[in-house]
Amino acid sequence: MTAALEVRKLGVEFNGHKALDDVSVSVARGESFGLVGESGSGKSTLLRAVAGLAPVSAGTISIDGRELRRGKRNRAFYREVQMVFQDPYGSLHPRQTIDRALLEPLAIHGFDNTENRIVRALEEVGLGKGFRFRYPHQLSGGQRQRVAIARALVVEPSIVLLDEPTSALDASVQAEILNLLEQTRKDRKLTFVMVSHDLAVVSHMCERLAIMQGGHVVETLPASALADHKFEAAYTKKLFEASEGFQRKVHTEAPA
Ligand SMILES: Nc1ncnc2c1ncn2[C@@H]1O[C@H](COP(=O)(O)OP(=O)(O)OP(=O)(O)O)[C@@H](O)[C@H]1O
Repeated sequence: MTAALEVRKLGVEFNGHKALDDVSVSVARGESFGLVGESGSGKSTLLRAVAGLAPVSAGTISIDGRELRRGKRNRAFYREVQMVFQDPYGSLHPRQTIDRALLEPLAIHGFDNTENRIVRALEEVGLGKGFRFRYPHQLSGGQRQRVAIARALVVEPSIVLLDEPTSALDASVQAEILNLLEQTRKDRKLTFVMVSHDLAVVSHMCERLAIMQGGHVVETLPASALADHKFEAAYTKKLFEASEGFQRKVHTEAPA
């Protein structure tokens, strides 16, 4: 079957520094795929390269079997592929109401019936009509991230690229947003590619993951393999043990 996203032998260079080198990943339609690895390993760069926001120096990227040309993406691409970033405040214009923020992508892509679509989009992410004419600064971090998700989903994409979508939120809100994402993925049969430095989040949300280090994919494995300790790369073992150790520490040190 044709992959929803196929990255082959991808290279990205910033002033001679190889941020990605010979990276290949294949994500099936409807799959939830995670990218994990230490800071600077190239996770965000890979997502940004797919979105046309990083300088690709080698390799190819295909969506549904269609190879993308290097450089800026066209409108049709953004109809199909949307992105949700870590900082929802940064991705929402401070002087635009939520209504405007949702109307803009609908207008760009020529959708009709915008009024209904905006109300439905807000409902889908658990925000009522009352939020429609508020400004971003009148929302909490979690509510802003709900708007960012609504903004991505309102144009009915089939692939959503998520760059640390919950790492700016506190733990309880983080869980709510992850549940919302999981629900929308199921309801809309979306394909997710999610970056996180948090192995627990990725193995909970994703069916398969790629472990990245120093601009390379060191291993691709099903999330279940992590729970069963079935990894091959020494680096994956190290990452897993560090994450387990961290969780144990948090558990034992947390106040009763
Ligand atoms: N715009 C840029 N200009 C120059 N170098 C960059 C740029 N973006 C990323 N890099 C470099 O590319 C490498 C990979 O960065 P990237 O942000 O993809 O890592 P990451 O795995 O997402 O890290 P983190 O978890 O800290 O976000 C790093 O060495 C980084 O310094």
